[in-house]
Amino acid sequence: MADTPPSLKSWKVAPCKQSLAGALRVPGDKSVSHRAVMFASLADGVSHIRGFLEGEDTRATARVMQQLGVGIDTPAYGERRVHGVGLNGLMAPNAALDCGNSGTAMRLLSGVLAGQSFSSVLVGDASLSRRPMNRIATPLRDMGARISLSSTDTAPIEFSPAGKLQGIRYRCPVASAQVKSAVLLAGLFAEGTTEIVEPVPTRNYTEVMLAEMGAAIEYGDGFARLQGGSRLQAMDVEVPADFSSAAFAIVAACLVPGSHLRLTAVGMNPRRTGLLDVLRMMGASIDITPVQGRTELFDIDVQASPLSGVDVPVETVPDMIDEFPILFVAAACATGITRVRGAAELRVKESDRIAKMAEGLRTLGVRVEETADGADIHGGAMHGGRVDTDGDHRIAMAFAVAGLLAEAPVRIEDVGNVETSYPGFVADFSTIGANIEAI
Ligand SMILES: O=C(O)C1=C[C@@H](OP(=O)(O)O)[C@@H](O)[C@H](O)C1
Ligand SMILES: C=C(OP(=O)(O)O)C(=O)O
Repeated sequence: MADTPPSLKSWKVAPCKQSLAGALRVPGDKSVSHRAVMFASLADGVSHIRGFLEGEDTRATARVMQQLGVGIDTPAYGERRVHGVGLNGLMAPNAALDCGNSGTAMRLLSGVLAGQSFSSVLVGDASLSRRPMNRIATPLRDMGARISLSSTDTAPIEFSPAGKLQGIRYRCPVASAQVKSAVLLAGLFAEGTTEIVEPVPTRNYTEVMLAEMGAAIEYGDGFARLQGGSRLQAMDVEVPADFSSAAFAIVAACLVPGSHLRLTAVGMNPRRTGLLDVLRMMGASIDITPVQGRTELFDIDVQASPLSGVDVPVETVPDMIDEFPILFVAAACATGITRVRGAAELRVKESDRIAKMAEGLRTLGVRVEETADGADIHGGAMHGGRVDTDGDHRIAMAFAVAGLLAEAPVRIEDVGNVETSYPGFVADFSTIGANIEAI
């Protein structure tokens, strides 16, 4: 029998009758996995990646690099050996390049393809084909790239050969690590210096990894400057566990009475961990311990405790941009009102995350008032019900946690895309004591 199409997969989540307990190592960091396989492809020499996220998003990036002529082996699950072709070694693809559901893949690859002497086309699924791409096309065109988008400024993105790109100084209007990374990657293929200034600092994996691979790059909070033509050296990468995946179990352990959970070997880039600050403001009990001998990895211990609503500081929003669906669930289970503002970017993710969370929580009996750039979430009891995810992985996982706290079972529709970022989510949750049934 054929597999159930992802759009038809659903979960039934039973209210949690016992506390959650144990230790979890969640899968590899998605942001790091995308970049590791992409940058290693452009490097001189062979790079070995361990802890690679075996998710649909990061596999799409690896597949695209293979279509561009890069040899990538899979010695074991979660490992890749990448035979870098050097800065000027990519080859013209003979078909469209499919980024699936991944905004990171599409926007970062755009930076690479803008600087090539061959034509190419990036395509994506229905969700990705609705997301704004003018945010990368504008600066890349300013550098001299020839790019055409659909009439709604969305994918497919077509790249035509242009002359040599020119470095620019770009003041980015949105706080987006994807836009910053696209411009920097194009800068590798440009003449002169490419400089980017951000409205608010965002995750800096691109800067850190390019520097580690030998690129001539300077960076600090909210700015980066790269010398065109910088060659990259192959590098071995150990991908940490993904904080954004860990976030679901962290919030579940805060909320299910009596729980104590440890999330191990998690990457803690300070531009990713805003959720911890907000949960602590709400009264969460969370301890962080460095992993011995691995300064960049941390174990996170969470103990259940009552939470109170807060005003999420606007300056924290970019540091927790992917964690709002699960924060909305924490807010629904807290006493009082949690206010989110300055988060309009949530409306252009895999789904309109403000609208989908508000809709689903209301279905479960929670009072939510939407604003253009956020919401007021009123804590209170949740009853059971049936919620839709619009195919958004983080909405699906957030409502799985809500289901543990609801008074009756919660059915979650269209959960197949959880495979994009967190393969093994259901199995991980069952090892800590949750009951999520795939139906
Ligand atoms: O650079 C990255 O790896 C990412 C950046 C963020 O997107 P934006 O740059 O659109 O904020 C984030 O939402 C996404 O999950 C991953
Ligand atoms: C927004 C996300 O990813 P992307 O932009 O890569 O699709 C996410 O994983 O929540």
